[in-house]
Amino acid sequence: MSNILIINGGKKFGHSNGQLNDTMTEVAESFLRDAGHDVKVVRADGDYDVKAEVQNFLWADSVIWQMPGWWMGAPWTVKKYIDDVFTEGHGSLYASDGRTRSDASKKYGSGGLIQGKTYMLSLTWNAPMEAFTDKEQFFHGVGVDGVYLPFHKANQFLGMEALPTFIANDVIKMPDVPRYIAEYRKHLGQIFA
Ligand SMILES: Cc1cc2nc3c(=O)[nH]c(=O)nc-3n(C[C@H](O)[C@H](O)[C@H](O)COP(=O)(O)OP(=O)(O)OC[C@H]3O[C@@H](n4cnc5c(N)ncnc54)[C@H](O)[C@@H]3O)c2cc1C
Repeated sequence: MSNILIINGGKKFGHSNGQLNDTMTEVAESFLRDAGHDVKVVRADGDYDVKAEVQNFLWADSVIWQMPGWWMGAPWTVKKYIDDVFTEGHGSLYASDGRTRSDASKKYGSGGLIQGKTYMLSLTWNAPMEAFTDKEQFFHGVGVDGVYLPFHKANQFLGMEALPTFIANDVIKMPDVPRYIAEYRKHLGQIFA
């Protein structure tokens, strides 16, 4: 059984109410607890303690980023959380950018200190799946993970490895929350059961 940290990036702003991200956070929390894992939840838009969050990363075996797509990526509250917590983690979450004068084989991005841990993206987007996967459409077929490349790289800079991404699509145009919940529980079961 493992320690799982869920970072809830839900926020009420503009045409986002934050309720769907709260719901998906609760779905994961109860599913993972029922499966015997230890779960902690933190709200990115909350009053978190930066040093305690570094400790949460050291505690966690896996981190789940639950967040809406805002302007093609993570909300600023989640980016702020990363800037706050990962920067504070210098010396415990990462040592350096990985390069060293004494060994030219050590490349940029190899200085993470939390190897062996994993992270997972759980996303809510109004865009349909085809917008990511179809070469003729908006993201030219790069896929969801292609759109989130810098976000993935920030996690990998610390040494963590990606788990398969989950995405709920059409969340404003045609929301189908019972389906999102069923698909998310199945996804979690395949990874964490
Ligand atoms: C600044 C900004 C930028 C954005 N940029 C993008 C973008 O680049 N690409 C894109 O695709 N989208 C974009 N969006 C849309 C955004 O991704 C969605 O608004 C967000 O994902 C919805 O998540 P939420 O938690 O806020 O959902 P909510 O707004 O809370 O809910 C979404 C829908 O689900 C229903 N719902 C939620 N929870 C439940 C429940 N428990 N039971 C039943 N029904 C429920 C709500 O009634 C609503 O119909 C943007 C939104 C904002 C505010």
